[in-house]
Amino acid sequence: MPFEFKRLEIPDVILIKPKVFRDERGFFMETYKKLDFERAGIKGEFVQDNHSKSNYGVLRGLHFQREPYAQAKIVRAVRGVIYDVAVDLRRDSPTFGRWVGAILSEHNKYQLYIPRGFAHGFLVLSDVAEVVYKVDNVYAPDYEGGIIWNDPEIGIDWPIDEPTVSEKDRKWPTLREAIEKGWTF
Ligand SMILES: Cc1cn([C@H]2C[C@H](O)[C@@H](COP(=O)(O)OP(=O)(O)O[C@H]3O[C@@H](C)C(=O)[C@@H](O)[C@H]3O)O2)c(=O)[nH]c1=O
Repeated sequence: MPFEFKRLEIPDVILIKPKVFRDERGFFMETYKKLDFERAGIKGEFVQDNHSKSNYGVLRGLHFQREPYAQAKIVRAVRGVIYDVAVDLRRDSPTFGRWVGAILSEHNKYQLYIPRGFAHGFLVLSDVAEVVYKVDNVYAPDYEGGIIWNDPEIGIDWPIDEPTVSEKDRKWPTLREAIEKGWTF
């Protein structure tokens, strides 16, 4: 099997470690294989690929799309190093409101699978990072949602205290405020 799949503390979030073939030319690896991923529990049909570049200290998140445009994501860093985080927003989940994080880098080549029903964000720990991710539903700006990155009740242990956050991302509510507004995830 060209991949190792490791379920994290929130077991529906899966860390994917590829088999990397190195030789004098460089390396080769498979990054996605529908059948192997499905056997590991990653069942979506991935219909869109995204690529972003960010500088050191940039934090993007915490984002999700509301139903019927919820998205599962498979995230990797093709350049640089990021701390990638998933927050469980599934109201009926025993881990509702909890988070998990993993370092994804051009060096470890790990990917993180984040199911639908989660908020996602990442923080750049290298000078520059380029992040590539597959999503299993199309972009739907009218269905965008977010939770503030430093929600004290979620308590994500971000490795940088004062990240650079977009104006839009500074305005998201806390999870508690989002629930009070009647948001569904
Ligand atoms: C996400 C997205 C954005 N865009 C456009 C909208 C906007 O003009 C520009 C930048 O969008 P944003 O500021 O939302 O980009 P960004 O902050 O990078 O948003 C992303 O953050 C990470 C953490 C995720 O999990 C993604 O799902 C997505 O929400 O790109 C698309 O055309 N398609 C897309 O799928």
